[in-house]
Amino acid sequence: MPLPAATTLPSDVTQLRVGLGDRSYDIVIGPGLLAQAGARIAALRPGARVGIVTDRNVAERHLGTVEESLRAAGLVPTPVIVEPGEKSKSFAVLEQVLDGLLAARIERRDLVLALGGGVVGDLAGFAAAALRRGVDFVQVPTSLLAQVDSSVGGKTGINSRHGKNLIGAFHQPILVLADTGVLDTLPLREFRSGYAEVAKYGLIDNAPFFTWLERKWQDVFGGGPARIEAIATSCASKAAVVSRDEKETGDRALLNLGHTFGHALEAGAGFSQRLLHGEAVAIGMAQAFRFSAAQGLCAPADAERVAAHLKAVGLPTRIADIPGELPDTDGLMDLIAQDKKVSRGALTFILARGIGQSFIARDVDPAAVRSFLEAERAGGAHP
Ligand SMILES: NC(=O)c1ccc[n+]([C@@H]2O[C@H](COP(=O)([O-])OP(=O)(O)OC[C@H]3O[C@@H](n4cnc5c(N)ncnc54)[C@H](O)[C@@H]3O)[C@@H](O)[C@H]2O)c1
Ligand SMILES: O=C(O)C(=O)C[C@@H](O)[C@H](O)[C@H](O)COP(=O)(O)O
Ligand SMILES: [Zn+2]
Repeated sequence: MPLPAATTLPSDVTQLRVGLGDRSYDIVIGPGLLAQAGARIAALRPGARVGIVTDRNVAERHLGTVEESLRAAGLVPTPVIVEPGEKSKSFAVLEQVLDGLLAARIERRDLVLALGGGVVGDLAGFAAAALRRGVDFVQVPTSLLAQVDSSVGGKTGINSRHGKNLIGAFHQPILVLADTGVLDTLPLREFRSGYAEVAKYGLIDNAPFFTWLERKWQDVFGGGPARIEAIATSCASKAAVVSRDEKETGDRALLNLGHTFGHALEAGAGFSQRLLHGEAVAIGMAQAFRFSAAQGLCAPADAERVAAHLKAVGLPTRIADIPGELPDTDGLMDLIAQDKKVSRGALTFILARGIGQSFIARDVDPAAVRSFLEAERAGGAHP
């Protein structure tokens, strides 16, 4: 896919643009950006009040720098702090966030700033979409996952007892500031989880990037230029797809590789610390490749190569890697039936003809999915 040209500015900062007409916005990537947040945001909304939605872990480490930077630029910050973790993508916490933003008198010309991982980004973005029928928001992603995926593209929302991300809105940010320095405080398990979404871009349509990751993943984990390159390549891929297909009427669905199985497993594990989103996506991608191989669509060797790389970085690749109980196969099929790609009851999966050759498969036979899941649960007769 053609990628937007990345501009590398003198100070190690890479800038990309998500082209969406008068709702276009910049993604700025590099170290030290938290301290520049005030100046960069004030250039867009001088004097604004800024409701900073963040979680307790991120607040302890990084909120002070952001507040100081906003105040120095003449902005007026008010923090709204939620508990860390997927369970915060709920009606109860959404209500708490909206109350906090209203109490801070965030008005239509003001801003919501999401400071945190994908949970905070999805929650704060949805709150911004609903508050006073829509206020602007800025994404300041602090996890690898949020920097490479969730902060870009405007999907916002919360979970339901019926499944993952089932309530939400498309609401694009006006700016994304990805400070790569803050990843130094991210726990390793969370970094790995985000890495699954990085590998996803290679598996979708960029085989050379996947090969590069196979060689360079240790450098990406270690920090430095390889990490920034991986983040910028991921954002460029996502920006290109979102610019073409903002509301997922076509090929944006490719970004859902691994998510049909993955979301069902996440919901099945109760949106808990037993299974992080990126871990679920890693299992889901390995399954999408194994299912493709079982259907004769892709070479079993490609499915093995995908699983081998994910395992090498320490990610799970099988249902058996998830600790604790899960719903039975019928239960998982019920969760899959709530996937947002389902149309008039027909299942859609992202399958693959090989690494970097993913495609949208509509009307996938539920009986084939069911027997595949049975085999997977029994230990897997597949590669
Ligand atoms: N909207 C989208 O397009 C999109 C894309 C991918 C994923 N998502 C969503 O993103 C969520 C997962 O995001 P996530 O993996 O960032 O999880 P998360 O938001 O729960 O963050 C991971 C953990 O790391 C902590 N943390 C974050 N940044 C930190 C830092 N710099 N230092 C120390 N701790 C830090 C958080 O407090 C949390 O405990 C899921 O809900 C998923 O559905 C959305
Ligand atoms: O941005 C997208 O489009 C994606 O599918 C990115 C996914 O990584 C992300 O997890 C997204 O939230 C899933 O979307 P959903 O529509 O399946 O809930
Ligand atoms: Zn995802």
